[in-house]
Amino acid sequence: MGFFSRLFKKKPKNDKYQMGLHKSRSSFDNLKKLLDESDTINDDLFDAIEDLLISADIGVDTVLHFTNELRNEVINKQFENPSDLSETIVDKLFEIYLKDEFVDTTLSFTEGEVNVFLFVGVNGVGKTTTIGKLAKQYKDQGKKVLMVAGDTFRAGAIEQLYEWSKRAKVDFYQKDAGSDPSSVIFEALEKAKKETYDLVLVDTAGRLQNKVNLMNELSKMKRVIEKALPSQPAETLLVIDATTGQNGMNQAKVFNEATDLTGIVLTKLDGTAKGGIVLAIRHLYNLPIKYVGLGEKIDDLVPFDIEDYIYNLFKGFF
Ligand SMILES: Nc1nc2c(ncn2[C@@H]2O[C@H](COP(=O)(O)OP(=O)(O)OP(=O)(O)O)[C@@H](O)[C@H]2O)c(=O)[nH]1
Repeated sequence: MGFFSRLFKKKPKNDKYQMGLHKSRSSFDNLKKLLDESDTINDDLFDAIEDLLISADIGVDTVLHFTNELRNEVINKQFENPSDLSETIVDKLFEIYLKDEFVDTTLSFTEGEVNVFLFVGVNGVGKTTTIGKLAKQYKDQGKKVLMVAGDTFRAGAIEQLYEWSKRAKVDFYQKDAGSDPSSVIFEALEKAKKETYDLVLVDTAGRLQNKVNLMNELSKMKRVIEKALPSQPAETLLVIDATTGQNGMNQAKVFNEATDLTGIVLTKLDGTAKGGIVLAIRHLYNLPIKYVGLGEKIDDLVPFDIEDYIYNLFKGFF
C-alpha cells in the first residue's frame, strides 16, 4: 500500500498543523486544480507542475529530481489521465523526505544529566521565541530548566529572553550586555551542574552566515560547552525562518559546517505559502527538521511530523 492510501485512512495527530499550514496549502490546492483541469499528461503539464512546486519553495534541484521520478512512474504505470497522478505525487514527495530510512525527529534528552541545547541562526528568525516555547514544554513535563542569555550583542536581547523565562516560569542566567558569550555560557554551565538542572537552553546572537569571525565565535561556544560537559550539547539547532525561502538552504549549509548541527527548527510556517522548504532541506542536506513554529504564541511550537505535514498540505486532494 502506498503512503498516500495509508495516510488518508488515519486522522492527523496534531490539529495545530491545519491552521498553521493554511497558506502553504493554497499552493497544493492549485496543483490539484491543475490536474483536474488538464486533459492529457504531456510536457506542458509537467512544466506547470514544476512551476507550482518551485513556487512552493521545494527548490529547483529537488523539484527536477521529483518530476523525473514522476515521469518514470507515468511510463511504468501507463497513466493516461492527469487526475491519476494525485496519489503518485503524494507518494513520491513522501519518498523524497524519507529516503528509505527512518528519520529521528525527537530531541535528544537524557534523564539525570544536564542536557544542553544550543540555538543558532541569522537575525530575527525566532531563536528567542523558540527557546521560550520549548522551555514551557519541558517545564510542563516537570524538568528543571535554565535559560542562558548568550546573545550579549543586540540591545534588548537579554530582556527579551528574560520575559520569555517569566512566561515559561523557568530560571534565567545573564551577564552584562557586551560580555563574551562563551564566558556567559561557561558560568551558566557551572551553575547548572552545581544545581542539577535537567536542561539548559542557550540563546545566541543572530549572525549572518557569511561573517567568518561570528561563525568562529559560534564554534568557540560549542567547544566551551563540550569542555564543561563532554557529552553536550545534546542538540545544536539551527533556527530557520520558513518565509525566507531558499536563503534558508544556504544557512543550513554554512551553519552546519561551523557547528555540526543536529537538527533544524523551522519557524513561521504559518506565515508562508512556501512550506515546501521542508522537503528541500531534507533532500539536499539530510538534516532532520525537529520542530516547527506555527504561530507566535507560547503553545505554537510542535514536534515536526511528516505525516501531519503532508496530510495538511494535500488535504485538498481528497
Ligand atoms: N508567525 C510566527 N511568528 C514567529 C514564529 N516564531 C517567531 N516568530 C516571531 O518572529 C519575530 C522574531 O523572533 P525572535 O525570537 O526575536 O528572533 P531571534 O532569532 O531571537 O532574533 P535575533 O535575536 O534578532 O537574532 C518575533 O516577532 C516572533 O514573535 C512562528 O512560528 N510564527
